[in-house]
Amino acid sequence: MLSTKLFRLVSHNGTRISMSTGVRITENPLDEKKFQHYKNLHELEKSDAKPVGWGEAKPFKSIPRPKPVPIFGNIWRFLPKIGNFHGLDFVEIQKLIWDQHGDIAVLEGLNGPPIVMLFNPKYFETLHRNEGVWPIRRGLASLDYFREMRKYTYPRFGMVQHQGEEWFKYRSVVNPILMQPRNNLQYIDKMNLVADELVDNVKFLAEQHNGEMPDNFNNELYKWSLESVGVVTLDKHLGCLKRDLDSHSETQQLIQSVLQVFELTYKLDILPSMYKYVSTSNWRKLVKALDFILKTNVKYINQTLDKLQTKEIDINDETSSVLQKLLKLDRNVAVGMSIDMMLAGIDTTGRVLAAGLYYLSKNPEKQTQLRNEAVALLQDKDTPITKEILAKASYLQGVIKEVTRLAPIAVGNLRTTVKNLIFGGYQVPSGTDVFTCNLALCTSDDYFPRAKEFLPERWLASGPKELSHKNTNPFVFLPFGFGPRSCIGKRLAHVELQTALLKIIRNFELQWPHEDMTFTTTALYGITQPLKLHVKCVNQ
Ligand code: HEM
Repeated sequence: MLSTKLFRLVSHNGTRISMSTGVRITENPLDEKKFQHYKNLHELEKSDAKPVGWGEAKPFKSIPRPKPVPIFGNIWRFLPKIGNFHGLDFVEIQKLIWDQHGDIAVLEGLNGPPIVMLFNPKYFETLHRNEGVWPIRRGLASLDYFREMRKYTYPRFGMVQHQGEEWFKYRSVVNPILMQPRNNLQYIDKMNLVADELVDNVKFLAEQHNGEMPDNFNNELYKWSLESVGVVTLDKHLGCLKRDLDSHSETQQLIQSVLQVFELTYKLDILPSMYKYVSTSNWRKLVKALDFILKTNVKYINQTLDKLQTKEIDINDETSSVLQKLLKLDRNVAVGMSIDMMLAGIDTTGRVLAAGLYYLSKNPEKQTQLRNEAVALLQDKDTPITKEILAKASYLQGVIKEVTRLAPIAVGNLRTTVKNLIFGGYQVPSGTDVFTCNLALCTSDDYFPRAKEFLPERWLASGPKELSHKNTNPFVFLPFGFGPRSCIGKRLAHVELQTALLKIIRNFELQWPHEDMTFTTTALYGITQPLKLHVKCVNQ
């Protein structure tokens, strides 16, 4: 059952419900003039005009592509024995298409509409430079269905899913709060506490398992990312990293629900599924998981509202949390954003930390360089990390960039074009889905020298010139996307990752005595096997 307090937050028609906090709360703080300005720009950009050279460009239907067959489209390619995509990961499929068809190809006859796939940074640039002020990134259909089902209870569910005007209004409220480095660095003390708990748990697990991390260590990293997001969005230490966490506890259920959402949306939206016609068991599981996340978030937000009402916390305080700042502006956005941050901020950061620990354990020399930096900056193993320390940790920045080059969570970026465009001499009409295959290019020697190797120094101003990222078109490496639609949690993710990586490397030596890890694409990209790191405590 949903909390009855929920209805203090949002009414059925989405209008504001007054509360006696003594605080001015506006439903839509967006300046009308600013909104009209962007709306006009958007209308202007959405033109049917044909770009220069359109007449000479080849028609859309002549873009090279894996040929679909009647009825089965290209699905047959995934079948054993006959299909050339069988057993391949999505990134391997992209590389095959690139090899066979060149820098532009169409993938059609699968679950959704045709997708134009691009393999050239100049085309990426054309796409992003023409995406407009309200870029469209088609969301997952299953989440759209859910949003429709719950629209009266949660009118602002899912920024990721919104488009156009609705998206802009939502994002304009959140941008000044989440995209401000100052607001994210404000969490550094809390991030230190969360990272310390993770370090304690790694030490404990190493003692328990003869120095090897157990099979479920990946789960420990998800607990870390949920705890980190929780302190920001819910003003709450959820206690995810407590060692005796009961498998039926609310926190563990929250972690499982978030992970399930990713697994289920992949099954429902990317693999063939009948859920749009009949209520399948995966669809019912998705609704249950999302309802659980919503219910839990609303419960904690109501607790913050209670504190505001009793003046236990002051909403006008400069150092108030992201949740408090959002509540001050628009309560529906606060609810929606807390859920978005939970859906978008747990699996993502958890996966990148896992990949980072893997690459450091595989590359002892680079690990030593990072440790030297950590020892120079942190006098003791438990010295708290400050924003001044982070500003000096240049090798750490290089490590994070290199990890997101080799193991980004999104293998590319998706946009629906808002005008007619030409790529590589082919016409691509407005309204077409276009995907930039960034990871394929990031791991190609054509774009990064010794592209398969983990070389953080390529990102450093002091690094070898021949390796420098500056020789590469900047549109190749976009792990957080591009433009107004780029990741809103980017700065927060950086603070989380920097704090955890620096603390772990200051405390432990990591080794990887196993076969190379494989990475695969589901809804997100990342490691697939248990992260059974070998861990030794650092002496000094
Ligand atoms: C290392 C961790 C992360 C990576 C690599 C990452 C990457 C991305 C990417 C590639 C996009 C799509 C951007 C585009 O289409 O241009 C995105 C969108 C988004 N991310 Fe992240 N993300 C991370 C962490 C986070 C965190 C911690 C949060 C929440 C606090 C978050 C919230 C979002 C949201 C809400 C969107 C949708 C933005 C919109 O549609 O306007 N992400 N992220």
